[in-house]
Amino acid sequence: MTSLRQAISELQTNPEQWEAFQHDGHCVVLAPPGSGKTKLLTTKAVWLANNAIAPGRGLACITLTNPAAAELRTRVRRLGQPVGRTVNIGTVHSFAWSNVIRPFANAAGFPEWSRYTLAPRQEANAAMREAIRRVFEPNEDTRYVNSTIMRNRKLCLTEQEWKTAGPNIREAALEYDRLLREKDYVDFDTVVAMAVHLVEEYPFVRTVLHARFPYLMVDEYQDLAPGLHRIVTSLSLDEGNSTLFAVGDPDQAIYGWTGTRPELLVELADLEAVHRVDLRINYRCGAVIAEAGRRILGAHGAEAVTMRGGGSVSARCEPAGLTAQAAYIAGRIFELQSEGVSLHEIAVLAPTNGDCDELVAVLRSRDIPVSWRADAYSPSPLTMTLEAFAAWVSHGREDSGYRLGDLLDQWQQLGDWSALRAGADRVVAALLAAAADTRAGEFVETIVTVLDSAGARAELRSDDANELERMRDALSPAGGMADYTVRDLGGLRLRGGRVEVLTMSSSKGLEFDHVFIAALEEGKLPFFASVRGSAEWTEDRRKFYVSFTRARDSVEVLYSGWYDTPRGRRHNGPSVFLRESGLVG
Ligand SMILES: Nc1ncnc2c1ncn2[C@@H]1O[C@H](COP(=O)(O)OP(=O)(O)OP(=O)(O)O)[C@@H](O)[C@H]1O
Repeated sequence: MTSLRQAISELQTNPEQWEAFQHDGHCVVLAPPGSGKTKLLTTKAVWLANNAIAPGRGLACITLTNPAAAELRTRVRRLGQPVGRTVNIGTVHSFAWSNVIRPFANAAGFPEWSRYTLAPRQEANAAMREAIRRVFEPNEDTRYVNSTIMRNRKLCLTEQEWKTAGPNIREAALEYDRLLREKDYVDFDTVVAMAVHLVEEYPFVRTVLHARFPYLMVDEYQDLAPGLHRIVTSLSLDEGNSTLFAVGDPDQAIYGWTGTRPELLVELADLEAVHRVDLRINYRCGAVIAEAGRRILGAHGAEAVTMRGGGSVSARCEPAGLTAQAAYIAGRIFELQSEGVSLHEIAVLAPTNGDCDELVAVLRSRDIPVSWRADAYSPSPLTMTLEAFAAWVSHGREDSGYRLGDLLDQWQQLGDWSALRAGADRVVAALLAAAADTRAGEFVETIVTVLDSAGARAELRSDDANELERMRDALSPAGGMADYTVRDLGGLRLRGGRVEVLTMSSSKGLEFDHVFIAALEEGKLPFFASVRGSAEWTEDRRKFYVSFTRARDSVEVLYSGWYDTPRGRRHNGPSVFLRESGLVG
């Protein structure tokens, strides 16, 4: 475990990190991959929690995705700080829900808001289909209506802006909202819109939130869509008084489908009230990797400054297709293992879930232990808590890094506290009784029984309840993860002893010694439908950049020059990004 003192003394060796650490007011840190943004944010959070925050108050650390929030929790715990009331870590959506809507909706005159729950995906899809059916004529082309509505909702358009979206689009969006609310459902975008309304329109909401959270810290700020940006700025810069500390990198913005606008981060950094710090040094990537990363970004890639020499980069054509690429990777993994590299320091990345499935099948057929969650279920607060429980059971407190008290806090924050508190004793009993070699499916069913007997399943957020069902299916005797033991399930949290297989998008924020990136075919990346230079095309290039810069020592990229689709084989050659960055001649 790194002590806080040690982490602070490391920051002291880097003048820019130290400047940002010491700055008292609003501060925005812009920096390339591996430059210590997350390290800086978590170290500062723990220092503030112990030195600058009065009892009963706290700081909110927020980020976009559940895995990113889990990474923040892990790093804060490693610094010896429990996560909970003082250092409150979560996604922006959970912040909006738990800290804005639930506590304030009633007092602001919207008692019905606290009754709403998140719509399960099928319900939301059905409501959208019905809304489009009601608003549009049967012979109208409605192919892009759904995606246009979803995108505009995320962008929090004004009524004036909605008018330019096309005929009937706004009407269908309102109908969709109405249909959901008839059943007391909302979706993530409505949650954001409700929270924006409360923090922007009600001064008492900002006053109380400032008292509760004098500091607001945001990681991966480039991933925030405009509504979330408005919540954060309203609580800090505009009218609120909380001090903002935000870190991010516009070149790593890869969630455009969620409505993100990376330029918001740069605009924020350039405000007069904000102190901007640019970090330059990449601590992660060897010099050769950092330099190749810069070439991937093209003209505007800033010069790479690295603390590590060396590193290697190579591109390889396997003309026989993805299976042959996987066979080559398997051979290299054996070589790396024989050189003493631990499996969890190796990552295999690819553009899609389907590519990853194919790679995993080959690696497993060679008896290489692989960590791959597939699209069986997604990391949600509950599924990640269950994986963390399994890690604690199989690896113990020291090796897992999880303390039982922290796990119980995490459990109690999943939903209605009183129901979950009632189940806490039974959870402890179940954890103490479980063994590492038990089938993971049985273990999860035991915890589900506890949830049910405490009456807590009904209190779960519906996205959590959905992911729990998908996890149970995957771990059931007929599911894709039927052979997982508690040790394997815990391993998904620990990354121990297994090669990590991930889609390129989900590699964000992680680091490995050796990274293989497979299936880099033109048409897969960039995606065939995106026009050169368009937002989607540029984002695909950033996705490649993010994947590439996960590596400390080596990156090997693979392609075949063709791939299969349901409509036949496409011979498009290697990804244009390989040619343009000089990786392929
Ligand atoms: N001052 C420092 N001294 C030593 N090591 C450091 C320092 N700052 C960062 N590091 C190390 O560099 C690595 C990258 O740090 P971190 O993950 O915080 O970077 P990041 O900017 O958040 O990366 P990314 O944006 O790519 O996710 C980590 O292993 C971290 O411990």
